[in-house]
Amino acid sequence: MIRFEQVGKVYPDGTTAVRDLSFEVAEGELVTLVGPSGCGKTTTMMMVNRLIEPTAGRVLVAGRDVRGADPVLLRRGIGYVVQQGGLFPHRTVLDNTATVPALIGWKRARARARAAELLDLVGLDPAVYGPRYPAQLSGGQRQRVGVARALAADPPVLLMDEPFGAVDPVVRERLQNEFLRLQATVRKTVLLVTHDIEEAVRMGDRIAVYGEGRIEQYDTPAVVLGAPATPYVARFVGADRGLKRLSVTAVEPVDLEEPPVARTGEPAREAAARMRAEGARWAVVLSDSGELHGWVSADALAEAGERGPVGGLARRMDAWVPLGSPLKQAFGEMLQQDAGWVAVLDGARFLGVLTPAKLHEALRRSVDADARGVGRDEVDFDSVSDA
Ligand SMILES: Nc1ncnc2c1ncn2[C@@H]1O[C@H](COP(=O)(O)OP(=O)(O)OP(=O)(O)O)[C@@H](O)[C@H]1O
Repeated sequence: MIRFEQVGKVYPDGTTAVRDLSFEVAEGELVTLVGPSGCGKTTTMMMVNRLIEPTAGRVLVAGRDVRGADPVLLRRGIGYVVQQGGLFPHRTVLDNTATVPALIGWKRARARARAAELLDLVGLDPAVYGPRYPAQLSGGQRQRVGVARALAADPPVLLMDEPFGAVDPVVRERLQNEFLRLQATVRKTVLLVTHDIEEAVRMGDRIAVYGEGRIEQYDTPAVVLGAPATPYVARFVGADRGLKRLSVTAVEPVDLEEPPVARTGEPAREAAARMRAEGARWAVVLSDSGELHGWVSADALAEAGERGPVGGLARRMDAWVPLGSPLKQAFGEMLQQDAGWVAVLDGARFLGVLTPAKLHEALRRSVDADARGVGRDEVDFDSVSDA
């Protein structure tokens, strides 16, 4: 969808911003450009919508050299989100969001209806926020409006320059997650510039790690963390990359253990006898259709004696994650709920539990798989066992 072919940019004063860039962003993929200040990320991005022209090579969007395109028409197909949202201060949030549809000649009512729909999509009630001015919003809200505005004309490509840069870390993480959810439905082709490796790892289907004016590695977050291509990349992603891998490795069915199980309708006495025989101190309580109901301890069953079915004695299970969640989320739940394991669900269906030992195995499995995938044997297991 976006293709860089040996692209270089030397500014008129002789500064070489980037050289020999060649990479491709597939349709519907989110690629993060990450690197220290001044390494050429913004220059790279602005060559896509022709705010900057390359001095070597060419940039193709949907197979066409952008130099052959009318810049105005080109930019209509490319949403652009900048830090702080880049909103017009004297226009309401609704009008800001409707800017591009209005520019391309939509009737006012249709443009505004579309803007309201988009505000809703980014989590802002159009009735509440639509009439406000940018100064009457929080930083996070302004950035949401920036995203809504960029998406308003439904462009296939989105360029985002430090879109979550101006907010505190908590809001930032929330905006990142919201955007990922949104991206899962709108599937734009996205280039996102950041200097934050955590953000690059969390957001990117692929990451381009920039050194000075060039890409040092272009690959999936898992491979960049598991097998950095150069010592520079290894330094840049940091010594704690084993920990970072927790964010990019998903919980899979093979990671799960089968704990002792009791059924909601089962008599407490039978469940207690079975757990005693198995030496189990607790059991997961499931409904007949296999949905998670909670958990029960052997002690609670013993105290209840003969009475009642298991269902009434079960406690709620708060430590659970959906299948496919990052290991980091599972680990977070374990810590937050002070639990020795977390349940893993597929929808409402209980699949098994993830224990700390299995979590560690899963982490190793993902490092091994990547090491095989890229034919490297220099994977640093020390950083993994630290996690
Ligand atoms: N108009 C210009 N004229 C001359 N040099 C420029 C110009 N714009 C950018 N540069 C230089 O080009 C290099 C790359 O800049 P660029 O803005 O692409 O980096 P960046 O990685 O986006 O940095 P940051 O994270 O600080 O925004 C820098 O050395 C910068 O000083």
